[in-house]
Amino acid sequence: MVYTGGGLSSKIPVESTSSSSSRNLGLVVAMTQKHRPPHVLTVAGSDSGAGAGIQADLKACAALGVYCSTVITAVTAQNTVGVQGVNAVAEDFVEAQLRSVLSDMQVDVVKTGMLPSIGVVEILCKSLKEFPVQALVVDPVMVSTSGDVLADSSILVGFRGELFPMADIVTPNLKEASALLGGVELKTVADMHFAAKAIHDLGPRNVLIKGGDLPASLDAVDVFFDGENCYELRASRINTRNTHGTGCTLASCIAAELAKGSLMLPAVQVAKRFVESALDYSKDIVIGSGPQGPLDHFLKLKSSVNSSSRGAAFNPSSLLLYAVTDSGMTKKWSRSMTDVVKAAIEGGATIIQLREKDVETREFMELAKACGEICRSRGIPLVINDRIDIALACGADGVHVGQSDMPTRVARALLGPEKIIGVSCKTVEQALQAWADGADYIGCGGVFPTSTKANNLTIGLDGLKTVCLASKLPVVAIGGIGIGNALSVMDIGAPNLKGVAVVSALFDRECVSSETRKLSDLLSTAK
Ligand SMILES: Cc1ncc(COP(=O)(O)OP(=O)(O)O)c(N)n1
Ligand SMILES: Cc1ncsc1CCOP(=O)(O)O
Ligand SMILES: [Mg+2]
Repeated sequence: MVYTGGGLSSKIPVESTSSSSSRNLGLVVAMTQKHRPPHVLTVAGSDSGAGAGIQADLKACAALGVYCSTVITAVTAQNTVGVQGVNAVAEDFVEAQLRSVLSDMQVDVVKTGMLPSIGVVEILCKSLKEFPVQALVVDPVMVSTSGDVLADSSILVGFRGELFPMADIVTPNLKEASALLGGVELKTVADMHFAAKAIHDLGPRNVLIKGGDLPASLDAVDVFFDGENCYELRASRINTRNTHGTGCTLASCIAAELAKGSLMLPAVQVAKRFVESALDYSKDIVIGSGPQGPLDHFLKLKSSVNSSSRGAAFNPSSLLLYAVTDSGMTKKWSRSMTDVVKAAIEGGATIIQLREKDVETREFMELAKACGEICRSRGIPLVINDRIDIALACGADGVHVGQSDMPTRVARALLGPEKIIGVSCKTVEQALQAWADGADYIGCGGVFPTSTKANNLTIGLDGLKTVCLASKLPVVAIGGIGIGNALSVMDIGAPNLKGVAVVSALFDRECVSSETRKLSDLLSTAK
């Protein structure tokens, strides 16, 4: 046993690592090999109000299905009003906790939050050298959201000198980034680009500057720099008092995704989307009487409770046979929109888009509602072309917008984090922008010439492949596609090409359901 002195920890006995029973080791190893979950170790402070700190980290990791162990660096007395007290855990006891976890458990990723002193930073760096992990996520916590100081200023020396060079990513907010750079003013997105690059020079492999405190704008903008490229990552700004713990949650989500094997940029994207969804779900909860309430991490549980009003998360495999309606064709064959939607689904369409260019708003809304019921009852997502207002009014699953329609990030701000947004793209630049702006998929084309959309530039299979290979989002090909060429499209050799979007080959035909069935059968043979 090891007994430590000082502070809250003084009476807690700790099992010494050297006393691990070698008798049990074989059993433990066998068990961990069979069922070892991804594992994040958080090294952070406790928040008695459970909005931030260790408590937020535990909840975020649990929500993302990742095991989370904890090294507590400080105990804070804290609530929605502010921080009433801080009791730093004795440094040798922080070291003991680190040793206990790292020497025994196979930790994939270490995430740091409140590190109250330079001594703790030094101990952490020493421990990580002794017990290396796959990735280190550093949230350089210095001041709480209520403005209370959580680390003394000497910590900056420890961050710059030792911890940052070991970090895979650091995630400062604007105030922290400013402190790390000697007090430089950061007020604009351009300043954030500068700060990301300057902090990258301190040694971390990636930097995410969180712009939540930028003067009010429609979007919450973060800037991510990986040493080569700077990306602006946008999310809709959610109007709520319940933002306490978002920084800890974001960093823990990044760590959790890395522990699952994700690359850095996708991990950051997933983390941002998680925080945005959690804020949205938590915006009206009332916990405490102070100015900053906690967010609720277990939105998944809530979304299953509310599943009648919210669709399931977007699944890219639903792009396989994407049926796009056309009011001209529907009229030409004297059919109703609801009948063609039913027929397409019966034939195997996996997603429906209502693309109705010449229907009055009132009629479009009624038809969209009726088609929504048909799609919902059959488990098929319904997307509305161009019209965000119609999508909102009829409770559709999402929208599809083109380059001259509502900008993607405005659509995202209006629709919230969970609706599907597809964006038409012909170029790599457009595809990367769609991803950065929060789209879920891109529609790429026209691949072949078509008379369905006038004056539409054709990009061919080569253009499609170029965009697919660069896109970070799943892709559906569109334009002149039908039974005769669908397999040549699917065979271009791009894993993120998930399907074909088709208008005339389904809806300008004698029998919509049998044409859809033929194409569906053909696509099921694609590699
Ligand atoms: C899946 C899919 N991809 C592309 C488009 C084209 O959208 P857009 O460029 O906005 O042109 P219109 O369809 O509005 O004429 C699409 N609708 N669906
Ligand atoms: C909407 C659209 N966007 C690019 S091509 C196109 C039309 C596709 O129609 P079709 O499948 O009849 O060629
Ligand atoms: Mg459009």
